[in-house]
Amino acid sequence: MDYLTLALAKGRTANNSINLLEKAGFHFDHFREDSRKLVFYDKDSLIKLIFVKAVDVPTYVENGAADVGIVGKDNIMEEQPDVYELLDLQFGQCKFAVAGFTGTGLDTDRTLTVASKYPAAAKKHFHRKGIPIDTIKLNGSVELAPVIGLADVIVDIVETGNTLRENGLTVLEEMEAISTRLIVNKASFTTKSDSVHRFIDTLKKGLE
Ligand SMILES: Nc1ncnc2c1ncn2[C@@H]1O[C@H](COP(=O)(O)OP(=O)(O)OP(=O)(O)O)[C@@H](O)[C@H]1O
Ligand SMILES: O=P(O)(O)OC[C@H]1O[C@H](OP(=O)(O)OP(=O)(O)O)[C@H](O)[C@@H]1O
Repeated sequence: MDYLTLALAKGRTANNSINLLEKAGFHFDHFREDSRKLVFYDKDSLIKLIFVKAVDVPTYVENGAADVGIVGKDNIMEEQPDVYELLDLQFGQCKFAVAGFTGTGLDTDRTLTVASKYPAAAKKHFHRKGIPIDTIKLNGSVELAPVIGLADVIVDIVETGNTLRENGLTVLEEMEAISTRLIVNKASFTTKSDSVHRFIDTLKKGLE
């Protein structure tokens, strides 16, 4: 039988993902957290694990380079991949929010400038509200944008709120709840149906 390829987001949620996989009973040969290796195998369960940047997981899964993926809802909302989203893995919990200086009006006649790592999600949110915006794509330290005068507001992830507070900013509007999800390539869902379902059922045991 073929291996099922699992694309797993590197970074902040990687430890939780690995813990969940191990709790579910998967064991990857030679896996070490500090390793620079990017591919690991569970030869008993026939899972090939590839570590990729979080933002790239939807691309790997949509194109079938990976059959399944573990990634944050933030990246799914931004990339809008044509995949099935089948499980909420209950970690990496945070929120998408519009943030800025207290009192910044969102319902204004002028076009707001919104800085974000997630410009597509930001556009979609403001479009739904009928508010025109310009977006500026940043790749990190987004909270700097209003402070330095690059943007009126930001759309970003908020967990504890510490980053906002320490930069004198506040949540102006909460958006969606974010957590880590399991996504599945649409073709693999059919052509590798047995392996995909076995993987999902085993993963669910790790969630119990
Ligand atoms: N403060 C946070 N609290 C909880 N979950 C978070 C937080 N920040 C990010 N996440 C979740 O963890 C995922 C990975 O975050 P991480 O910061 O490692 O990735 P990244 O944005 O690709 O990082 P970088 O670009 O700095 O490498 C995010 O996609 C999101 O789902
Ligand atoms: O509400 P908090 O608990 O402070 O968490 C929110 C922060 O976490 C993320 O940043 P990250 O640590 O990924 O750094 P980044 O600036 O490189 O995106 C996010 O972009 C916020 O800046």
